[in-house]
Amino acid sequence: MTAVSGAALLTAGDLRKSYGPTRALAGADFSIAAGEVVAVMGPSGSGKSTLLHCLAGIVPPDGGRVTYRGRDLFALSDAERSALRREEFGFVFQFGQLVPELTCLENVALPLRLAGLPRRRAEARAEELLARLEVEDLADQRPGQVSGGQGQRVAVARALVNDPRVVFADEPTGALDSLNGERVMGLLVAAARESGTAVVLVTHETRVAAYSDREVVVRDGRARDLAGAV
Ligand SMILES: Nc1ncnc2c1ncn2[C@@H]1O[C@H](COP(=O)(O)OP(=O)(O)OP(=O)(O)O)[C@@H](O)[C@H]1O
Repeated sequence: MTAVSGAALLTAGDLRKSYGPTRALAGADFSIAAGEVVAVMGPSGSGKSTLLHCLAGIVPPDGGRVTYRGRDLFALSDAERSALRREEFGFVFQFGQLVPELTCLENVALPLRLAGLPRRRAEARAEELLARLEVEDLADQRPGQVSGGQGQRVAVARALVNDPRVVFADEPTGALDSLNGERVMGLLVAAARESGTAVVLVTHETRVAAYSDREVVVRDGRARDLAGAV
């Protein structure tokens, strides 16, 4: 149903995925353009996270195709797909998943260190991102010493540090109160817009979805564009 527009950065067509007898995706289509923020909504168990994991190249679908910048994501080798995820995608999950032994600065610098950047350059860039997310004074703290909202802002900084083309956020504010949730969303969307990053945002909260350009509703493993393409 979803036509693949020429401007699309990432598209999925007729995605199918089952876990044993459970059908998580039953022919889902999806498309996102560069710089676009799309909220993926829908009831619990409808297939939102599975869709996000397929789009991000983490979970292979049983059928259908994910195309990223003209390339079939699952036709790449595992090594190529991992490299692409590391270099071009960023991830934020419900519970920041920061490394507890590292400081906030080291956590944000980690993707750059893994990509081979020298420590000084990686940490200088990480400092910029911490400042953009308004948590620069937490640089030397460890994740266990900061609040949930602060930790999520550090996680957003880490997701953006490698200047990804797409950020995948799965319920990034799900563990926060609404004030902190809005703060994190506002900062995530502002930072993404500034750098032209596309954001795939899974959420069940309409207040969070209000930050998006477009909403897609997943129901029974199928995705439907709420308002048509922008
Ligand atoms: N690894 C897995 N093993 C078995 N079943 C799974 C697995 N992952 C998802 N499922 C099932 O697939 C269906 C879709 O799950 P998914 O997590 O994609 O939904 P969701 O819309 O993100 O749900 P929620 O909003 O509750 O997080 C559900 O019935 C779920 O139980």
